[in-house]
Amino acid sequence: MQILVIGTGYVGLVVGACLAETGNDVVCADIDAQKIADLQNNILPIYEPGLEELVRRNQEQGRLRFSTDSATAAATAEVVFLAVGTPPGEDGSADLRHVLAAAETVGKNLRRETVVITKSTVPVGTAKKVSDCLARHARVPFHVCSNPEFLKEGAAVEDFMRPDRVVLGVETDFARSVLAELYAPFVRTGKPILFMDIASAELTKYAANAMLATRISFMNELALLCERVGADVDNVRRGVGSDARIGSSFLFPGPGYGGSCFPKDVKALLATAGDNDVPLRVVAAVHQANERQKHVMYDRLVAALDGDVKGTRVAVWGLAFKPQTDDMRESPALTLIEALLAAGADVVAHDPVAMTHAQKVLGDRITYAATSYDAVEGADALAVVTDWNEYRHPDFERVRGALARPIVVDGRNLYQPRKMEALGFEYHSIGRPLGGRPAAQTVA
Ligand SMILES: NC(=O)c1ccc[n+]([C@@H]2O[C@H](COP(=O)([O-])OP(=O)(O)OC[C@H]3O[C@@H](n4cnc5c(N)ncnc54)[C@H](O)[C@@H]3O)[C@@H](O)[C@H]2O)c1
Ligand SMILES: O=c1ccn([C@@H]2O[C@H](COP(=O)(O)OP(=O)(O)O[C@H]3O[C@H](CO)[C@@H](O)[C@H](O)[C@H]3O)[C@@H](O)[C@H]2O)c(=O)[nH]1
Repeated sequence: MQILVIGTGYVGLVVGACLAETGNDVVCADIDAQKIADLQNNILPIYEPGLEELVRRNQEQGRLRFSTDSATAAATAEVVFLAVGTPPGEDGSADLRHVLAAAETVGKNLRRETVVITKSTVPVGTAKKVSDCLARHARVPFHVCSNPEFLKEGAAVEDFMRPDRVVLGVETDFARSVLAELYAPFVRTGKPILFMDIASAELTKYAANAMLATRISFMNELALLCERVGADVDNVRRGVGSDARIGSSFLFPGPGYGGSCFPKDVKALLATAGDNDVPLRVVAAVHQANERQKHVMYDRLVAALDGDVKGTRVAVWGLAFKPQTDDMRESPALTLIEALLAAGADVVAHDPVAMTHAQKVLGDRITYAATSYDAVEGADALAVVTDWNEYRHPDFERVRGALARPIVVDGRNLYQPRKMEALGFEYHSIGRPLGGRPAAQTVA
């Protein structure tokens, strides 16, 4: 099939590359000329495992092209994906400016019957707005559909190639048969394609993210309670997660959820709820709990450093919002680092892949260490923010020897409290009191 993907970011690039991999003829378009020029030379704007090989192979074999000219590609496309950003507006609602700008370009240039898909995460009612926009300009039939994307960064290619399900909001048989054919290679193991009405498809995306964020906020709050009552959140997590009705994923407490999706989508869902006078009290609490959780590591560091971090040097392991990505959007590391800098601490950070992106946000206000061991040299405390594999089994003797004070605040519960204590560390984690002592933290 002839496919146009508009917006070549995390989602658009993965969608385009994976659809080319299954034999389609794909154009990935973007308004960012530098990004397109780089991609034409197989230079990727993001780190995503497996994506570079996919882009290179499909580009070399002529199935994948990159262009700034979505207008020309729209004229020949049978399927158009709108995969541009939907950042939060001032009130938290999704800003549809980019989606509607892309829709206008498509509408003005369609020359054949085309299926136009909102791939971006968009509030209920957006397909109607896209349809109205197309109708104002198009002179050929078109079919607007909603096809929310559920990939996770760091596992994006794998998630797109082997989805748990494909959600398709369609209203015409034409669109249904085109999309069933397009997605058939990705559901060969029997995973479902869920056809539904468009409003339900649009809402499903927000419901899924809000549900996952709820699990995380629930466990983060429970972790604080564990500390007060002398329970271990790891045991509680395993205990509840092994109930098949609950399941074990997305129950890991941490420094608060981040990334470009959960924080934004929870707020956008609340905005939709507000617009429709349906209070989503649970979802509102999920957001509030997360805002608070993002300060837990800072509070813990302050307490461990005798109540004041001014003049101290803090090593931070992990800058990206999760492992296997260089995405810094809404990373809990940023909240921690900003708080430390505001309180007069020096920060020396390490991340296996995100330091270039981090530098664009934090500039030279912090020091970037070439290795994780360089970061801890002479530091008064180590804060572990991202659960990269390489931080899971460090040479603890070397870390302790390098630190000026052997304080470790572990926001991801990577290490065993008793082992850390035996190694001579003052160790704080999330929801796991040490030897019966309450963790050094304050609960607001
Ligand atoms: N990042 C994820 O993991 C993820 C997963 C599922 C869904 N989503 C959703 O997908 C959408 C895209 O997210 P992303 O992370 O890929 O964003 P992104 O910011 O990485 O990429 C968006 C791209 O769209 C381009 N763009 C903006 N306006 C354009 C226009 N008129 N024409 C052509 N290109 C244009 C931008 O230059 C940018 O390169 C969002 O709605 C997001 O919520 C993201
Ligand atoms: O048990 C857990 C699981 C995750 N997280 C945090 O939650 C955030 C989001 O993680 P994850 O969901 O793995 O990454 P994303 O790439 O943001 O993916 C989410 O957001 C995407 C964009 O909408 C969706 O497509 C995905 O299905 C959804 O998982 C990160 O800060 C994680 O550290 C936890 O704190 N505990």
